[in-house]
Amino acid sequence: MSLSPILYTENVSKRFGGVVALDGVNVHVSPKMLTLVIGPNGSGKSTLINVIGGILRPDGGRVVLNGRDITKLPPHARFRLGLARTFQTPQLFTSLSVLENVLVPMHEYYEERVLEILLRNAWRLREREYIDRAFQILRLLNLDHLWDAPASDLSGGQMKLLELARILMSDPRVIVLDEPLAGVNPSLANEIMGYLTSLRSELGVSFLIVEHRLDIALKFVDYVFAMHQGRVVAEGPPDAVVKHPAVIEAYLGG
Ligand SMILES: Nc1ncnc2c1ncn2[C@@H]1O[C@H](COP(=O)(O)OP(=O)(O)OP(=O)(O)O)[C@@H](O)[C@H]1O
Repeated sequence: MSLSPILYTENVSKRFGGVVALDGVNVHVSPKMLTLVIGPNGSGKSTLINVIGGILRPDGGRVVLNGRDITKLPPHARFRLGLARTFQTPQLFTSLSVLENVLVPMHEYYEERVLEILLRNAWRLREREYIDRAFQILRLLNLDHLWDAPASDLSGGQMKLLELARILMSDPRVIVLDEPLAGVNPSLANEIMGYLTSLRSELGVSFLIVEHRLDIALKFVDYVFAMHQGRVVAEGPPDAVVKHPAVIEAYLGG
């Protein structure tokens, strides 16, 4: 395990009735790394990211972000501490433009700060900063040329990128991605993985990715955890993990 992971789970367990979905799971995400969780259907990947995101409370174990135990915090509190996530179906405002979608969370931010709105100059400065940042992020995701298009015009893959752009506006430290390549054509899937690598170097963000498209995802990630029947059965660099006998057995057995 790297010296100081930005996010880790310690001995996390979760049952659903008689089903043991997670059984003493330890995973970690190092700063500025792309970390992938793989495993056959039903191995516990979704349960794990729901525990990490705060949608599910584990029966045992801890989730630690930046040295702080966040196990009992609700999702929005984790978000404020720098842990964000995407969903398989992007959560967008399809009638708004690409740029407006990216700026939505900033408007919510303004509304909380009534005094700033009253101080018009400060507000305008902020707005300028947000728009600059929005374009920086849209450029990194190759969506800047579409800034004025309605979000409904985007392809499925671009919508996933737009959701990611919106999340990036809040400057998270770790983003959990739930199957970012599902339903995306191979060329855009490769592009998406490429964007993630530039985001981690340009913005210093780390990613924890759950993905079934191993042919594509494994080419880009730094570290892999392989799960089977609620446990981590192998971890390490992609090349080593795919050759691990427990991983081959997990997939072939399935
Ligand atoms: N809400 C739930 N109620 C009952 N059982 C559940 C629930 N959620 C998950 N499980 C069970 O927990 C186990 C782990 O499921 P989980 O969805 O985490 O696996 P997964 O690796 O994400 O699978 P997939 O790749 O198919 O999404 C499975 O046996 C599943 O049936």
